[in-house]
Amino acid sequence: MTAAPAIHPSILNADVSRLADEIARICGPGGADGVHVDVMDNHFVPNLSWGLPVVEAVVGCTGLPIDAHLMIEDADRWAPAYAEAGCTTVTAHAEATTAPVRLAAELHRLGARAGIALRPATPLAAVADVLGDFEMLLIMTVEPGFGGQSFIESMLPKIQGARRLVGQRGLELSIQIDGGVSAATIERAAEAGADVFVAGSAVYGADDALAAIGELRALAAAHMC
Ligand SMILES: O=C(CO)[C@@H](O)[C@H](O)COP(=O)(O)O
Ligand SMILES: [Fe+2]
Repeated sequence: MTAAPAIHPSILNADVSRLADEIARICGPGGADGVHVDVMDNHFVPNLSWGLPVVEAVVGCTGLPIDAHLMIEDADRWAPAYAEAGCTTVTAHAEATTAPVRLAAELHRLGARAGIALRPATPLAAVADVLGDFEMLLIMTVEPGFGGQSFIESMLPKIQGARRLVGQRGLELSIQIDGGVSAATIERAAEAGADVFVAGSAVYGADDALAAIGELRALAAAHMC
């Protein structure tokens, strides 16, 4: 049995003109376990979001752990600054780092947890040998770049494979999924072995964000392996 599920709302589709209020909306008893901040450079993905100054502002306006998901090229160069900015976890894409073990060590040196992310087309095998250096594996369940897409069901075997690997090797590794997570999909992802769930539109599209988080958490908890 894995630990309790963690729900990390993505602020990508929040109202950015009121970001502090939007973050306050997910805080409170039974609220978010962390804030997921999507950084996009319009090169690694065909979309541009925000960079370090906004992430620093987010770190400054909440006591929740900040989870930076870097969808940027040359993560080896840029990721350490997000650790220095105070992010709790900094996740680089496997496709955007040439030295993942060195990057993880640098993030640790700067006081952050290290995450490694996989696009849907990248197999688990691409990172299997380095997972012991990371605290979190992020399995994308949509093509990175945009919120509001549909969950890619064919990622479930990849999640199952990751959970198997964690068990076989006795790794201390969170398995995060990101993209299309909703009340309709979270149960299958939890059954497959995910334990950290990023949810953007399912939380920020709801009138009552705290209720949406509570529902997701309860569904995941009832189906975690
Ligand atoms: O990294 C990404 C998209 O690239 C995500 O974090 C999305 O922002 C999640 O949004 P929903 O799919 O939950 O609406
Ligand atoms: Fe993300």
